[in-house]
Amino acid sequence: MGRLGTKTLTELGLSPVASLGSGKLDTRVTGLSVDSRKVAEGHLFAALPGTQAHGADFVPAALKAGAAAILTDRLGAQRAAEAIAAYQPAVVLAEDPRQALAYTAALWFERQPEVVAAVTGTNGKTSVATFTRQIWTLLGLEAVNIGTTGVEGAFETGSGHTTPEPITLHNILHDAWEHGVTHAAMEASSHGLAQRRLDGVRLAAAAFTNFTQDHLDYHATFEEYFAAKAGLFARVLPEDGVAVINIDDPRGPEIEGYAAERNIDVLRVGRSEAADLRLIAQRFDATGMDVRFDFAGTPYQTRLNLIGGFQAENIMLSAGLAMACGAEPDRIFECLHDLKGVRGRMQHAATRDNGAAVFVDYAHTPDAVATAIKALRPHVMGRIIAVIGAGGDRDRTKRPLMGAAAAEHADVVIVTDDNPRSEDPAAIRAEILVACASALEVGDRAEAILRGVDALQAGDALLICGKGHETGQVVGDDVFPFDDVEQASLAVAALDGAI
Ligand SMILES: CC(=O)N[C@H]1[C@@H](OP(=O)(O)OP(=O)(O)OC[C@H]2O[C@@H](n3ccc(=O)[nH]c3=O)[C@H](O)[C@@H]2O)O[C@H](CO)[C@@H](O)[C@@H]1O[C@H](C)C(=O)N[C@@H](C)C(=O)N[C@H](CCC(=O)O)C(=O)O
Ligand SMILES: Nc1ncnc2c1ncn2[C@@H]1O[C@H](COP(=O)(O)OP(=O)(O)OP(=O)(O)O)[C@@H](O)[C@H]1O
Ligand SMILES: N[C@H](CCC[C@H](N)C(=O)O)C(=O)O
Ligand SMILES: [Mg+2]
Repeated sequence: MGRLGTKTLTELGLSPVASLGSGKLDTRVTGLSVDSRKVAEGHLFAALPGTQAHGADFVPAALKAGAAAILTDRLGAQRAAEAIAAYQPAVVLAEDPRQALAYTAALWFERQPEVVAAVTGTNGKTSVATFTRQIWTLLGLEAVNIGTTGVEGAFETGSGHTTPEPITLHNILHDAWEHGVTHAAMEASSHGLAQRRLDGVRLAAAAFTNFTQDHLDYHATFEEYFAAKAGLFARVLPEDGVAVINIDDPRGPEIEGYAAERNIDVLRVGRSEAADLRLIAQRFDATGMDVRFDFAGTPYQTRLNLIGGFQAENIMLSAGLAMACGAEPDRIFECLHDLKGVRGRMQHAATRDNGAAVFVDYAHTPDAVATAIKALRPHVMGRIIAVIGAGGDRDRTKRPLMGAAAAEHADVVIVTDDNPRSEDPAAIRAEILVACASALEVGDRAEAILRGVDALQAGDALLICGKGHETGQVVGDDVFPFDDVEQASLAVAALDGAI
């Protein structure tokens, strides 16, 4: 962070409290940290209230490491009073220190790509962000997508989180800008919105995909989870931005209401008559689909080499976002047939000698499991075999619902492990199996995939759900290399005699 020089608190939009610590307005800081273990000499340490602790408990460690200023809330200042009195740093108090940190990080890093769009919703964020980036790239623009799969496009790096915390996020946006990136599409996770991680980003547009159950381990209620997502439109998107909303989702009109309250322009997308960009028809075959849609009274038809009807919904939202950010509709529509599938989302992984295909998908919520299996159905004449599992240390209530979704929509279900983390894998599988008793239980994921591939007859398809682009299986504190696409290819090769 040193390469950005130093800045005074005033330059960072912060005013220290005169009666606390040094009270010095012109305190210069050399960088920002949210974790005491990363504080360097002269840093501003943001001591944030957390789920496990209050960052204030680490103020003594941060000051010992050389922090020159502390950003916290009233409670934090009280908890750290002794260390503040001893070290006399500048102390900035904020009612919402996470939001203050987001604004400060934006001022610290100064630059971001000229056009940034954000996508929220339970499912489809990575897909919409990636398709939007692909559209921009096909239009000749320097573009990236930022989210679960890292930073991809004209500038590439890891991101760690779906929505990185503000210091990392603004660092990425600055570096992307420095590499000449003018357009960025980012994911706004509910954690990210609840923790104000993207409040400092200047958005040109924001999209809403859909809303169903997930993350009830973090959000106290379903409504709290929705309120976090709605914050993108009720708070983060500026009034001159454009909201691009999937109007088919039952919560779409509510999101539109939040935008309307702030006089934000809305572009409605969906199959409903009310949509501005309207999906009219889809025709499926083994390798993709033809889609027909309408914009401003003109019908368009194009080929999408993608599996799954919902991909067309995601692509319509992406086209809407690109439009909302200023691209010419006709030019956007012309490039749709060149869009490539998103890694680990209905990705074709392998084909058996008998023609049966294997797909890898990131479905890890009840809705996504149902959607993914149903979406595969029109492309497949035979049976659908689904491999599912649920993550440990995550929303437990979704497990039986995922089992029920698989049992209802697939012909054969195999229940296996998906990142058990600190939990007992067999106990997780049991919670899924409650709702799909006739499923086959195979704990070892490689073996589950092998068994699924082995069961494939001509015309069947195997859908491996849950890990998508992931490259590891998290067991306890260990991460074992594991890639569903690779395992599918190995299984096909082993069974069909290629190796
Ligand atoms: C549950 C969650 O979102 N936690 C985030 C939250 O941490 P927390 O409130 O639990 O922190 P805490 O452990 O109580 O500690 C309080 C504060 O003390 C600080 N601390 C802690 C220990 C120490 O030695 N020194 C120190 O300074 C912490 O940095 C924190 O600021 O605030 C931290 C700092 O802003 C985040 O790094 C942290 O993200 C953690 C790493 C995380 O794993 N988050 C995941 C669940 C997440 O954000 N996922 C979403 C969604 C993914 C999806 O859609 O599926 C994502 O956007 O990636
Ligand atoms: N529009 C959609 N409607 C319903 N399900 C979808 C939709 N788009 C994607 N999915 C399902 O959700 C899974 C995850 O898709 P994607 O990664 O794009 O979503 P995400 O919102 O980024 O997820 P995460 O929050 O885990 O990062 C896909 O593999 C697919 O099964
Ligand atoms: N980013 C999400 C998706 C995880 C997908 C699944 N593979 C799991 O481990 O539950 C999470 O951490 O909840
Ligand atoms: Mg994602």
